[in-house]
Amino acid sequence: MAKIIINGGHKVAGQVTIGGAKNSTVALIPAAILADTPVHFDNVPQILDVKNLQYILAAMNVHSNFHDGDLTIDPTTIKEAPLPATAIKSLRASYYFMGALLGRFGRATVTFPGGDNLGSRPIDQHIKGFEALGATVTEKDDVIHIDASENGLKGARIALDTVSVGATINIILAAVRAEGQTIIENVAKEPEIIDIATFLNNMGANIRGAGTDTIRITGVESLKAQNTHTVIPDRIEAGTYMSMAAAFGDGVTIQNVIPEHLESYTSKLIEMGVDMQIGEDSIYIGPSRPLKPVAIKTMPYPGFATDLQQPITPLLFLAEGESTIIETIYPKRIRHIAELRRMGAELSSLNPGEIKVNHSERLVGTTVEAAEIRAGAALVIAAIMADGQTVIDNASHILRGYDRLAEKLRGLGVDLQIEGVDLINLMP
Ligand SMILES: CC(=O)N[C@H]1[C@@H](OP(=O)(O)OP(=O)(O)OC[C@H]2O[C@@H](n3ccc(=O)[nH]c3=O)[C@H](O)[C@@H]2O)O[C@H](CO)[C@@H](O)[C@@H]1O
Ligand SMILES: C=C(OP(=O)(O)O)C(=O)O
Repeated sequence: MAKIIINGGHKVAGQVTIGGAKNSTVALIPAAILADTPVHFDNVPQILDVKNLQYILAAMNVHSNFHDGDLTIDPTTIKEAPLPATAIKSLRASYYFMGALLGRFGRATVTFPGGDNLGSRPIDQHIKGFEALGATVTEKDDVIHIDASENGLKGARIALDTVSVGATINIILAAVRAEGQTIIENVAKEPEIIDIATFLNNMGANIRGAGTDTIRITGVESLKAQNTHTVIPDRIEAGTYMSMAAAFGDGVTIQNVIPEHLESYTSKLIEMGVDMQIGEDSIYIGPSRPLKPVAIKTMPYPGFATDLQQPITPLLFLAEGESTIIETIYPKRIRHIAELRRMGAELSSLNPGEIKVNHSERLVGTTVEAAEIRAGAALVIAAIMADGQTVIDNASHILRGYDRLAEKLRGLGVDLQIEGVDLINLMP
């Protein structure tokens, strides 16, 4: 089991460069199988999710090569084949193989996706979309079979009942080579969705409206990559380093960011009194005191991201008063609370989705467990701030989505070790 061991108490300082967005990358890789040519990405993060997606591709005879952020995928010899259930279960985004295989072959058989346990994570809106496009969906023994091979996929009008990142992207993947026009209403507007649409449009797809409430797709027969697609920077990774820098930094410049993607986050930091200078593609965070408490409510983009509610928590410990968080997307996303309390922090959740965070400047190192990726990120920041040593167990949840974590933290002056993961395996 992977562990991160941090000897806390050393302030972070210097520069850190943000990697490509995990939530773009994990959709771009399945999307690549829609192409009739090899595809090439750069700024790909070195994370466990990429490794597992490469493993899934290999099962379908899709060769991929990943080196130093450059990823080439050759889907030209793809074959339909059973997908490895362990890898599918290792990440949420394996559900994108449903849409991508449906788009490519008119049918898909995929084990129910795994990923972090944030409470219930239904995929009814994905299925509603596939059915509207003409597919039959059946589920047996945790395996979902989606089939439109007899009559093919036909464009349709689909109104999502819930704003869902995954359903929006999955329906795009299925519809992009379907016959006719698909209109998806009440879609998610996350920057990662625009990134996927840009990648597909550059290969000849016809997707309009990504980033607005309605997406219109006119199906095309073939997709061909003509150039390298650069993955957008990870706004959640950037927000994590911003929280760390504001909570326990002596001047940190965070490079390779798109500040517009972080507006709801930066506005909360400004409200708290964080000293911040926002450049074109970098953000400098200076030592900031005193800090004011804030009220946060997580919302779909462009609202405050659920994926940043845990990473901002250690910063809230330093505010002079009680901050409140209302988690509307995943009310059960509170698995950081018990662990942070073990480190001496004062925070609680008495009602579902409502978290109160109090001033708790002195944290002490102990053994804690990362229950999921962002709970783990909060623990990493708390461990850096804490007196003594913190051992974070179950750290593969964190390494699933944080690019070159050890290298970046050491570059900022953090004393840490990662054990129990084959790091060579993370950088094929
Ligand atoms: C790989 C990836 O991009 N993961 C992100 C994606 O997850 P994911 O795409 O799984 O999250 P969704 O946007 O789909 O979920 C948003 C909300 O809709 C609900 N829902 C979703 C689909 C569905 O069919 N039915 C339904 O009820 C979910 O339970 C949740 O309450 O967006 C989440 C919300 O921003 C982020 O936390 C994840 O980091
Ligand atoms: C919940 C997350 O990821 P996933 O959807 O891949 O589980 C996340 O990135 O915070």
